[in-house]
Amino acid sequence: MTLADPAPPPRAARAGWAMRLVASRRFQSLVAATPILRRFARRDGEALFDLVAGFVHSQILSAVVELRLLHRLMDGPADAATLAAGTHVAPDRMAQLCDGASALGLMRRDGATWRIARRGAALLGVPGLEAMIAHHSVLYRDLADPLALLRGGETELSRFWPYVFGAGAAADPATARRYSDLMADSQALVTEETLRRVDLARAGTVLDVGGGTGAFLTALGRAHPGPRLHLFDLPAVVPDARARFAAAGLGDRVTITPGSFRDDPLPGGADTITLVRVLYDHDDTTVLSLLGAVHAALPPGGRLIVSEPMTGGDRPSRAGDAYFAFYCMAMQTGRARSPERIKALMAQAGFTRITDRGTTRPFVTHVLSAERPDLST
Ligand SMILES: C[S@@+](CC[C@H](N)C(=O)[O-])C[C@H]1O[C@@H](n2cnc3c(N)ncnc32)[C@H](O)[C@@H]1O
Repeated sequence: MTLADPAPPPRAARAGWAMRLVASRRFQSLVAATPILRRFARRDGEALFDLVAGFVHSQILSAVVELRLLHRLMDGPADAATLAAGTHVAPDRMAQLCDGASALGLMRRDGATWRIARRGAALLGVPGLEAMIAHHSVLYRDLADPLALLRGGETELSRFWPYVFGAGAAADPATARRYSDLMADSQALVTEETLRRVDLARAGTVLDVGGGTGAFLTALGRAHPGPRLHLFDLPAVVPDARARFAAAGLGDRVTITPGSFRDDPLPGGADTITLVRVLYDHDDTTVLSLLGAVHAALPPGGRLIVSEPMTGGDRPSRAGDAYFAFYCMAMQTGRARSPERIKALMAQAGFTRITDRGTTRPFVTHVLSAERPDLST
């Protein structure tokens, strides 16, 4: 849509009377002039403006991260000239950037200087968040034409993560490493949330399929001394896992099997199999065949744990439906799914006792568990 091509009027006939009222300009003016209603109208107006301006907010965030301003403010307050030094940004523009970041709660203006704010400090404390924000430049370009994205045009993000097209495309170790590092950095919170929701302390052997360079198994091994650990991922990905396990002193508890779940059988011997941030990269056909392979690899009574960000299903959520779903759309190979949808796929693959373990941080992950039925009992 362009300015020369104005939007058609809202389809009032299809909306309920209350929505028709809210969409009316006269009603909005009336509300703005009425003392108590004015507060609600203002809150709605601000929320609407945040939607309108969201893309500017994320670019301010991107500039702040790229220039490492929050790190510099952790050393103490600084003025615009100090922050601008060496950045090729003029001090008055730096002041504007810092004011923008202050409005977003990342910094606080204090006269002619800026200091770190609680939200800015929290951002630095989230492992992998800065790397995630930096790589969003790719998704941002794909979203510049949202209709092209929705219509299925080629995306830059799908070329950024070529491994998802299949094991053959993941042969380049440099690409695999760039991707795996980003995943491993952001794994800490996912692991924390997952281990809070399922008790793996008494597992015999945990096989982590698509386990990347072993960040989840390393955290699991540190948290619980009992389980033996088994990693399965693509041949280009697993080499870095050995060093991670060795550094954590877990070398003698770990087995590593390189392979592709598209082409190779999953190794047997595990009583628990985890799929952490794996399903959303793949279409339903691949997911069903993977869940079938997991079912076949587990003994009767064996457990499947799925942990990944999910959509809200009938109640769409900001993290699931207005972020991860679009991220997956730009990846082009998979899709973010609701817990109900994943549970249905698990049931189709033969699992029972399918349980939603929930989440406290839906923007990090959501956990489900299921069992291969033990037909002898
Ligand atoms: C989104 S990453 C998640 C990595 C890790 N589980 C985590 O949460 O950090 C998906 C993982 O699945 C692996 N993967 C993708 N296709 C695969 C395949 N066909 N066989 C085995 N692993 C695969 C990728 O190499 C990658 O490590």
